[in-house]
This record gives sequence, structure tokens and C-alpha cells, in this order.
Amino acid sequence: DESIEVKRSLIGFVQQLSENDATLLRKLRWDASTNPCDGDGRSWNQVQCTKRNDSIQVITLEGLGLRGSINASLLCRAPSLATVRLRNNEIQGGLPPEITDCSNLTHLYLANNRLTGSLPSSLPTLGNLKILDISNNDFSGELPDLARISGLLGFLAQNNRLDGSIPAFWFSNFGLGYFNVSNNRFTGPIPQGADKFDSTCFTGNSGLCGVPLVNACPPSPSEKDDESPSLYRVKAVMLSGYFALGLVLLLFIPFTIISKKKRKGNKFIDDEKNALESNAKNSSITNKAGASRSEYSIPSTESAAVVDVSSSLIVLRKPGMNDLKFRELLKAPAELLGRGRFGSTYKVVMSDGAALAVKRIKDGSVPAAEFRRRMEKVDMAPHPNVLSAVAFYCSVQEKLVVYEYQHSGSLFNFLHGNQAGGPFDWSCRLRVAAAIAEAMAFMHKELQADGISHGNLKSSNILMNSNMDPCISEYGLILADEYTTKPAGHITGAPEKADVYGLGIVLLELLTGKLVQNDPFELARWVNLVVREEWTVEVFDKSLISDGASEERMVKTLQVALKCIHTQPDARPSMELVAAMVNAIREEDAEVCSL
Ligand SMILES: Nc1ncnc2c1ncn2[C@@H]1O[C@H](COP(=O)(O)OP(=O)(O)OP(=O)(O)O)[C@@H](O)[C@H]1O
Repeated sequence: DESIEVKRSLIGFVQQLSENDATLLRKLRWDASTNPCDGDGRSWNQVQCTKRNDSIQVITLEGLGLRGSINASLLCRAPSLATVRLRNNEIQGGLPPEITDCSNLTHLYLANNRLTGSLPSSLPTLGNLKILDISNNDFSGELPDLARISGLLGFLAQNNRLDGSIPAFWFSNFGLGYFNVSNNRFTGPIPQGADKFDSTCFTGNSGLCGVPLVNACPPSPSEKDDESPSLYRVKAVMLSGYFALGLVLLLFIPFTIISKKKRKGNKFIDDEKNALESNAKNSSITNKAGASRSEYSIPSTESAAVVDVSSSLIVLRKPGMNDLKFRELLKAPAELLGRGRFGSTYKVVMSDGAALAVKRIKDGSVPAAEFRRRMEKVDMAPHPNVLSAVAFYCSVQEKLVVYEYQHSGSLFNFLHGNQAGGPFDWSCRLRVAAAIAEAMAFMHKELQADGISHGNLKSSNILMNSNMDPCISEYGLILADEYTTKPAGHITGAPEKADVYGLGIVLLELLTGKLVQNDPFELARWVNLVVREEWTVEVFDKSLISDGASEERMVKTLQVALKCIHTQPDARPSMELVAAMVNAIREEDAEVCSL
């Protein structure tokens, strides 16, 4: 039970809010002599208590015609209070600074009232706040520095009279999924990254400029002065880089020419020169990205010349690949495609024109023999939607896997990059989802007995092949444990269940169009929160909604995704079941995907 002091305070809070409306108190059954959390029919209305039923956690007083004011000192005496909903009333006065006494507050809904004044500058001390909805009031003044609330998921402030600038921090915070400041008096440029929200979230502020609004910001006179020194610095660094490179080439080319002329003849010199030149070309690309000289070719802990390639190279698919080709691959100019948690991937174009993607696995945690076993087993379970390795190389220090380069890029790029190929509509997304789920179910069935799962299923490891069919890459390269144990407190289950989680996140990406950068758990948390708040439709990618995609099937797919990302691995469905569910949804879809 709450203490008598807490009960009296909350009753005082409602009295002030309702201007002493005794009937309301009776209706609410807020009585200091009863236990608010009893659950025996005598407990208070419009409150929810903690699981242990000993303390009020949620207060919902909406649409009750409340015309009084908020006394936060009284409200915040309730120690476990996390959610306060006061929407759709006529509450007057301001939001008092004492609201920060509610230190456990996560959700504060004040929309559609007559609240005035500025937001208290101490508001950022509410470090647990996830949703702040002050829309449709009469708040004015500048926003307090809410940057300290790193977990803020929603800030709705449309239709007020707020002014000042919009803090940049919010948009570097992935979690922010709800944002609306339309129809206020904000001024200045919209911060970078804000274009993940559409323009309607910013309109009605005559002083705002920049993307996603149509009016561009005028260049500020100080901008030029500020930028030029750093530009000079960048140029100076680049020039010194070129100079150093030039020096290396100058010393190196004559050396190679002299030392190899006798043995190899001119053809080889030309090739060597070409390789160096193209290395130099690549170096200007990699230098800009801040990469080091060693990445002009695939950096190896072993020298290609010393390595006993034949004992460590296993050719799986491509008959053309042999020791010699592999040496060429190691020495060829390599373009760094990206660095992930488990290694780097390079694109290499061979002399015969074949484009290859070479994954260099960073970590030596999988012993060489086990790695070899895994690669061979995966190769024995071919599936059209799983990318087969061309070859792999595995010695004590080094693990490289060679795949054919997929020119259409990854599902991640497809969803979030610039798509020249037209919109990625719902039917196509559903087709992709079903194909991945089915391929994963097949692989699980084939390889479960061998204890091999994917281990790192995510949209950047799903590549689109030349038919625009999805192809799962990197199957079996990673031990799934590393993936599942990553977030604090997350429970490790069977490796297959980590893959189901991975697929769940891919489904969420397809549904929401939202970016998963480093932390898939962030997207899961956000979706769970929005769904819990019964804002389900808000989760979906706006372009799907405007396309007229079937909401019913999107909701069904969302339900599958939520099952897949259950925090208890054992509660997640098997991949086979996921595939069956996604396929059933897909079969209901009459539209044809034309990717
Ligand atoms: N065969 C391929 N063809 C074309 N692009 C590829 C191929 N393999 C990987 N890529 C792309 O190269 C980039 C880097 O891949 P990499 O696997 O190293 O990193 P990642 O997927 O971001 O992280 P992780 O190490 O966790 O797998 C990604 O954008 C990926 O889509």
C-alpha cells in the first residue's frame, strides 16, 4: 500500500486539477482509507500499480474536463510514478519545475490542454524520460537543454508558441522516433539528420530553414570565415599525403623495375606499374576515409610471398580459382567496402575481370580446424538464396573468405541508400522477407545437427543478386554467442534463436524503413514502446502507408517480428515457423513485386 501521506498528496493533486470537484473524486474512488493497489474491487480507478502491487506507477486522467492546475509537488510524492497522462482537458497554468521531483517519470502526456509559460529549465534532470507530449497547448519560450535525456524517444510539441532553435543532438540520437515541432515559432537551420522526419513535422515555423523543408538556409557570413582554415588544413594534410605517396612510388618503382626486369620481362613490369598506379588511385579514395597505406591491397598478417598458399587455400566453387589466382588476389588493389564488428570486406577486381568480395575475419576466436569444418558444411547445403563462398583461406593467423561481388548491393543499402531503381514497395519487401525466412529455415534444418547457424544475420549481410533476389551472405562465419551476449542482461539461447532475433530485426527494418546502425536492440526497444503505447500504425514506414500497402498484412508481419525479438530466446518461434508465417502473409498478398 502507498503511505497515507502519498495518498493524501495524490488526492490533493486531483482536487487542485479539478478545482475541488468532489464528484470526480468519488467517481475515481480515490480515498485515503483504501489501498489504491488492492485489486480487490476497492482499489482506485485510473491508476495502475507496480507488479508487486505496492505502489502507483501510472495515472491516467484524460478527457475529464479538468480545468485547474498541475501541482507537481503533490503529484511527485508518489515514489514509483512513471507515466502521467493528462491529455484532452482544459488544464491551465504552467508545468511547474517541481515536476523534476518525479525522478522515475518516463512518459508525460499533456497534449490538448491550455498550458502556458515556458518548460522548466530543470526538465532535463528527468533522465529517464522517454516520451514528452506537450502538443496543442500554449507553451512559449525556448526549449530547455533536453540533450541530457539521451533515451528520449518522442518529443511532440506541435501547435504551441515555442521559439529559439532546434537542438542538434536529437537527430544524432537514433532512438528519437517521434518528433513534431510544427506550428511554433522556431527559427534557424534544421539540424543535420533531421530529414528522417518528414517536412510536416517542421512546417508552420516561419523562421526555420533547411532539409526537409523546401526553403534552404542562407549561407551565414561567418560560415565562410570559420570553414576556410579547416579546409586549408584538410588540403594540407591531403597534399602531404600525396607527397609521401609520391616519394614511396618514386623509390619503389625504379627498385621493382631494376630488380625484376631480368627475371620477368617487360610485361610484368607494366603489370606491376599498373598495379601500383591503381593502388595510388585507390589510395586517394582510402586516404579520404582516413584509412592507412596498408589497405591498398588486402592487409594480411602474412606476406603473400611467404605463405604456403596451397596448404591453406580451399577452393569450393570456382574452377578458375587456384593458388596463383589467390596470390594475385592478395596483391591486387583492393577497395575497402566496409568494416564491421567481425572484420573488413574488400572488393577486388581480378585480371580476368571477375569482381570478388573478400571478407577478412578480424577475430581468431574460431579455431582454424573448426572454421574449416563450418565452411565445408555450409558449402554442402547450397540454397539459391544463400551466397556460396568461392573459396576460403585459413591459416593460423588469417581467415579470408572469398565471395562473388554482388553489384546490386545489400538490403541495407537498398532500404536506406539512394535507390535509383524505383521504390521498394510492400509486395517486394514481403517477397524479400519470405525468401530470407525460407532460406534460413532450410539452412537451420540442414545444419542444426552440426551446430552451425548464421550468427550475424542482418540487412548488410543480405545481398541482392542480379535477379534482385536476396542472398544471405556470411553464413556460419561467426559464432552466434558473440551476437546474443552483446547487450547487457540479454539472455543467450540456442544459436538458432539468435538468428530468429536477427531476422526479426530485418523484418522490423522492412516495416519501419528505419536504420539499424550499431545497435539492433535500439530498434527493438523503440518498436516495443510504440506498440505498447498503441500507436502501432506510427511504426510503419510512411512511404508504405502512402503507397496504400495493406495495413492488415503489415500488422501481421509486425506481430511475427515481435515474436522473433522476444527477449527470452526460448519464447521465440523456430525459423521454420517464422518462414511459414511470413509465407502465409505473402500468399494473401495479391500484388506482384516488380523489382
Ligand atoms: N559479396 C558482396 N558483394 C557486394 N557487397 C558486399 C559483399 N559482401 C559484403 N558486402 C558489403 O560490404 C560492406 C562491408 O561488409 P562487412 O561484412 O565487412 O561489414 P558488416 O556487414 O557491416 O558487418 P559485420 O562484420 O558484422 O558482418 C557491407 O556494406 C556489405 O553489404
